[in-house]
Amino acid sequence: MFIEPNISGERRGWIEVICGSMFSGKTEELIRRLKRAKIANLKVEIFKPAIDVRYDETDVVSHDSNSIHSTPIDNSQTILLLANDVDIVGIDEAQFFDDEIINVCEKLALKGIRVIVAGLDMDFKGRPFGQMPKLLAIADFITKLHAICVRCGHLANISYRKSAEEGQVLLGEQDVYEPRCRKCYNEGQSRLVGSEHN
Ligand SMILES: Nc1ncnc2c1ncn2[C@@H]1O[C@H](COP(=O)(O)OP(=O)(O)O)[C@@H](O)[C@H]1O
Ligand SMILES: Cc1cn([C@H]2C[C@H](O)[C@@H](COP(=O)(O)O)O2)c(=O)[nH]c1=O
Ligand SMILES: [Zn+2]
Repeated sequence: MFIEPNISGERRGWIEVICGSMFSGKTEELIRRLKRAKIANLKVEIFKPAIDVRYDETDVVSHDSNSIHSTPIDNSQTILLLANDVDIVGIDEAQFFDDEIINVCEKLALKGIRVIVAGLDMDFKGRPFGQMPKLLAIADFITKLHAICVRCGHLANISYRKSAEEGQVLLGEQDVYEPRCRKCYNEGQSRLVGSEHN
């Protein structure tokens, strides 16, 4: 699928987006693609939002402890300054980036760079998260991954928040979130609504 097209010597870039719920394997898939590119001697730069220091200050780390070195940044435009002379740019936790991430990805792709973005498509309420809907719209290739529902074992498409915290951004792991299928998610939500009326 991701073969470098090289028609008449002209390098073309493109945008790949990997999305899904928490624990669906987005970071593992991002790391897998980037490590393969490194094996092919391609120059790779990886960025993550500076707020995401869950496992490591700098590295991108999956829930299964796979990791790759990255640069934490506060502002998506920084990517344009730091991604000089690279073949591939990887971006993790894209849902946390500012609105400019769209233009940044477009500019990189226009420069001939392969851009691989991973992020949550939905927040804990099932709302589209940050700039992810727009990234999915401009993507050339989309991969939607699923975790396993911790309640019933079916495919999970959403991250259920176990705490009563209402803010959209709340960093956490299994302590705060569990991946659930649509049915188990809805049962959990109904229980919450029910308890509000009691
Ligand atoms: N319920 C679950 N379903 C699938 N994988 C899970 C689950 N709970 C823990 N994991 C672990 O999470 C890993 C995926 O981690 P990661 O790539 O960091 O996911 P994401 O970036 O989508 O949150 C899996 O390989 C597995 O080891
Ligand atoms: C659903 C949801 C998640 N978050 C946070 C929780 C984690 O710190 C990250 C997602 O990490 P992952 O690599 O996809 O496992 O996002 C949040 O802030 N708000 C939410 O609604
Ligand atoms: Zn379920």
